[in-house]
Amino acid sequence: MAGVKDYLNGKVSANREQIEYHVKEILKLIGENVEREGLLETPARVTRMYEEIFAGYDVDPREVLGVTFDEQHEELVIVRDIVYYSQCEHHMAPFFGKAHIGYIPSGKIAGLSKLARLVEAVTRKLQVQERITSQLADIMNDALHPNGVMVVVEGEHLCMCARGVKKSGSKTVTSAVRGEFVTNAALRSEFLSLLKQ
Ligand SMILES: Nc1nc2c(ncn2[C@@H]2O[C@H](COP(=O)(O)OP(=O)(O)OP(=O)(O)O)[C@@H](O)[C@H]2O)c(=O)[nH]1
Ligand SMILES: [Zn+2]
Repeated sequence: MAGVKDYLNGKVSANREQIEYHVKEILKLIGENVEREGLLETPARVTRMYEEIFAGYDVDPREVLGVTFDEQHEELVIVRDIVYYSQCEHHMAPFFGKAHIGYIPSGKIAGLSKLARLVEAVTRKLQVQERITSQLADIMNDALHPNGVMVVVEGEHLCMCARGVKKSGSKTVTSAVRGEFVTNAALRSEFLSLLKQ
């Protein structure tokens, strides 16, 4: 998986000074003393954190699946339990969980790590869970032209636990299907049962 060095020179890095300045201003506005020792480095730390959690702005997720292999395997392939961390676009609060991607190739397969990289590319930005789910399905569909794609994403949203309705432990599950999965209920069930193993 990408290391922090991969995030340098991205959009956050290019705007580092400005971001640090505005983080400091927010600290002042919430009533903090920005001169106290514990906070001196905080604007710079927050900016470095943004380089990681917003690294997706610097990646074209479609390019992630640029390398594929010709292979006549036309059975279900699933990469499950791909852990992701994203930020909800309504509150800029983290949400996180696991993404599961399944597809039935039609002459082309993707490197397995590329599916995990694809999840990184679409989640490391401000998002909603539904859009993550449909983007994963659409990008897989466009890049591999498979017989079918199914994506399930599970997420726990801090904006629902730490604030607002305060329902910790609730999970949101979203799914998207393309191709054969749309019409074939048995295939959807096979995918879901393989997620439970
Ligand atoms: N559909 C969807 N909603 C999300 C996601 N992340 C956060 N939200 C919701 O975005 C909504 C924003 O609603 P608003 O009424 O504008 O904001 P709010 O007053 O802070 O809402 P509460 O969270 O209910 O206090 C909330 O219901 C959140 O739960 C997501 O990934 N998908
Ligand atoms: Zn939210």
